[in-house]
Amino acid sequence: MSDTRGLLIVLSGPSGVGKGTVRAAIFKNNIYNYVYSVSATTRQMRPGEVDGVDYYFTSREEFEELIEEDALLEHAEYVGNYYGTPIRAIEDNLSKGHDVFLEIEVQGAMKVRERMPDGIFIFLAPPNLNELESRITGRGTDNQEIIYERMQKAREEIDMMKHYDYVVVNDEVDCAVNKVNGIIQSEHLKVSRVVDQIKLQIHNYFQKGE
Ligand SMILES: Nc1ncnc2c1ncn2[C@@H]1O[C@H](COP(=O)(O)OP(=O)(O)OP(=O)(O)O)[C@@H](O)[C@H]1O
Ligand SMILES: Nc1nc2c(ncn2[C@@H]2O[C@H](COP(=O)(O)O)[C@@H](O)[C@H]2O)c(=O)[nH]1
Repeated sequence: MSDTRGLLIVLSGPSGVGKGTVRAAIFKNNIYNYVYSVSATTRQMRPGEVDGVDYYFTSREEFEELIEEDALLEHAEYVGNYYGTPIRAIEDNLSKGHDVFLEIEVQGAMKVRERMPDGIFIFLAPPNLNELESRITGRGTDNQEIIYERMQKAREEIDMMKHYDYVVVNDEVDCAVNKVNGIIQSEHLKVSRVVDQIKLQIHNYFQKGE
């Protein structure tokens, strides 16, 4: 077990805002060695996606077993499919001192906030709703009906922004990446976190001498 517990980072926001794009750019270099939390989902795999890397693709029955076994930190039903965050890898990595990065939708983020209030909750916002719609449409993964549902949902999700710690407007990917990294690194420097680490080190030092 490391002296310093890692930080739980939750990047969330409406569908199509660019969470996956920003997360991929952060993990391309991964200069801060974040660990990505791979979610489970019942949705169909998209071309180019890899099981166990992008998601753990499961059947509805398998997903319901995960819920029964309490294996998920949170789960949500989103546009007809289940999505959920496996808890075990999160606990293992945080206790080893790794920062764990979750990219999830808003309902799930609010459940994580209840269970792990020490997490850092970052809302990725679109520059405007027309741009959001053209990003969802331009991605070419959803039909008109799903795009409509995702836009309806976006309205409610943007209203939840007030429950987050930070908001980053994803106008330009590199700029959003720098802001997200800046938030996380600043969180590491918070006096409250440093004080806890120093107290723990002092405690460990004097325990060794006893
Ligand atoms: N800053 C940006 N400027 C222009 N286009 C962007 C930007 N960020 C992302 N995009 C584009 O917007 C589309 C949606 O991005 P992405 O799939 O990353 O969104 P998402 O929030 O992860 O969506 P979902 O929640 O549905 O998985 C993609 O085609 C992506 O290339
Ligand atoms: N509550 C959760 N939401 C999740 C999780 N993993 C991904 N997501 C979010 O679902 C939507 C749709 O994703 P897509 O891949 O079908 O476009 C998106 O907002 C993801 O961020 C999770 O474990 N829990």
